[in-house]
Amino acid sequence: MKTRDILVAAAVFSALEAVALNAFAPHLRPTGGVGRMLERFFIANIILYFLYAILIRPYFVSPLRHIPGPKGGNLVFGHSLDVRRSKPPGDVLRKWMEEVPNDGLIRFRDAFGKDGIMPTNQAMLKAVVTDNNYDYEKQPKVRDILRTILGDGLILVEGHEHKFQRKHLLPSFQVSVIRDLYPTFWTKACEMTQMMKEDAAKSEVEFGIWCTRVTLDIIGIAGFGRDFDSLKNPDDKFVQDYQQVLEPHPQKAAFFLISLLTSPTLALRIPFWEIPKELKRISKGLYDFAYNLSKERRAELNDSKKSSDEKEKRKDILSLLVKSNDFSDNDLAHQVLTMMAAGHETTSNTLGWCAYLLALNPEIQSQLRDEIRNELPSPDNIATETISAATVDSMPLLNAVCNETLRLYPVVPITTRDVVKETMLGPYKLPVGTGIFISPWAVNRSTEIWGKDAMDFVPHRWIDPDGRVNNSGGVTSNYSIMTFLHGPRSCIGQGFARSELKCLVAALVGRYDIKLTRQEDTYFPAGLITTKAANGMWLKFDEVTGW
Ligand code: HEM
Repeated sequence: MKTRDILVAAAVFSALEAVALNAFAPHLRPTGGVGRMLERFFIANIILYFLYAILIRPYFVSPLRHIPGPKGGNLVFGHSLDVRRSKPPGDVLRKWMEEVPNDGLIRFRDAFGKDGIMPTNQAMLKAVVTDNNYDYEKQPKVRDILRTILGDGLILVEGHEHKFQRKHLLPSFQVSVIRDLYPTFWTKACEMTQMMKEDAAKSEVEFGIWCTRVTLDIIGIAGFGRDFDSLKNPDDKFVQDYQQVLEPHPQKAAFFLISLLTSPTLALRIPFWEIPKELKRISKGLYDFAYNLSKERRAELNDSKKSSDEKEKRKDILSLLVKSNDFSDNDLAHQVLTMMAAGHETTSNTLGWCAYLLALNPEIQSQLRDEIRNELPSPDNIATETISAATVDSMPLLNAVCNETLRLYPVVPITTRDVVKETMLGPYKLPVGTGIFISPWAVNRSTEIWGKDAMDFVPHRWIDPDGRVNNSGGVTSNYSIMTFLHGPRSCIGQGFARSELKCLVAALVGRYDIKLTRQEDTYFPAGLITTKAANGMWLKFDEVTGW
């Protein structure tokens, strides 16, 4: 039940109880008038509701109480603290998947007695994310918090608005559009490897910074036709603000938690705290930037002085959206914000994990380097030679390494939904308000699905015995890998991200030998919505000449 509904119900019951008391037992009326009486009933009703929600409903009333789940849990917060404090995020859910015998669903107690359901097999995952997708929505509070940075674009809208936006955005992500972007991905990847040469002399480098810069530049060009040039201008205010807002920090986690427990509007008004102030400032700056960019692009594409050839050349996502005439400048600004946030930090962190996994597996790294050097031109020849999608997509080990990284390190380790319309999931009727936890981290690492080596880096599972690329990883169902989800709310940028990642890994590994510089257990993911290396991605890069 929503907080507002609880308060309204408690108020209505208080009024009815007051009327009943007045009518049937006036001698029991407390002194202090009607106000005092209502106040007492109201507090008593709230307490009774919480006692019911925490002590009775989950154990004796919930229609989902027979679904197997983990033992223990806090009386008030249920298992929610375990889930939210899990290190790495999603790992507690993975352990439950391994340890709790189940038929495709696991139930646990979320905070204040709310049911939390985790689908664990392909049929249940498919039912949630594909078949009955619109019976589930992201929690309004989570959406409100994210809206500050992501805008009101595709990720956060629901229902009809989502269907409309998705339909009109899809053409910008079709295969032919992505294929044309490979040279852009490659150019920026080569620029990064060139710029890193100075760093290669250092004993270790925080590679995450390079990943963020290169992916920000790529989404700038491919997404909006604007080169942020953050590889060359890392001190740019816009670039710095963006990096700052996405950087995990305990105070930001606290802000997120307070927003969830109260409301984001309230949390943003907390006085004497820098975090809400900074968030508001950055969010306004980002919106202004996105709005002006959208307006300028529309003006440019409507400018009769510009030749149709010039307009035709503009193939970035924003220009395609302007040309479609389906969005106002304000709508476009929200889509720009969404694409910018969803479209760079995710790929950036995946690139970091790929470098880490290759550093851990030097033999595979060296085989991959051979494949890259055999198939692709050196980044030093960028002025004269580029690459093609056909070549990159047919390189077995490159594709396998990227697929295996995406399996082991899904940068969205958990995503949650609430049931908004009573719906069937397997044999169970889920009441409105039931929480759903989909965990790409848990599914992608499940030994039941992936076998005994589920937790190991085994790129060869993505290569067929005849040496060709396969995109199944040797398992039978799409729902065995949930990195980009599936269905109507799957990642629209999946093709973009995969292609970008391959180009970046190719240029990087072709040019550098990558080594770990710290204890293996210091590298682990952390973060609230998307994850990145908790202590930074510290690596050593040695230039490998002769390419
Ligand atoms: C490795 C990189 C990426 C990963 C792992 C990833 C993962 C995901 C996941 C799991 C979702 C679903 C989130 C949810 O519903 O809770 C999602 C949605 C989305 N992603 Fe990605 N993403 C990546 C890259 C990108 C890129 C490059 C773009 C854009 C250029 C993008 C744009 C979006 C958008 C717009 C949505 C919302 C789709 C919808 O709700 O219809 N993502 N992504």
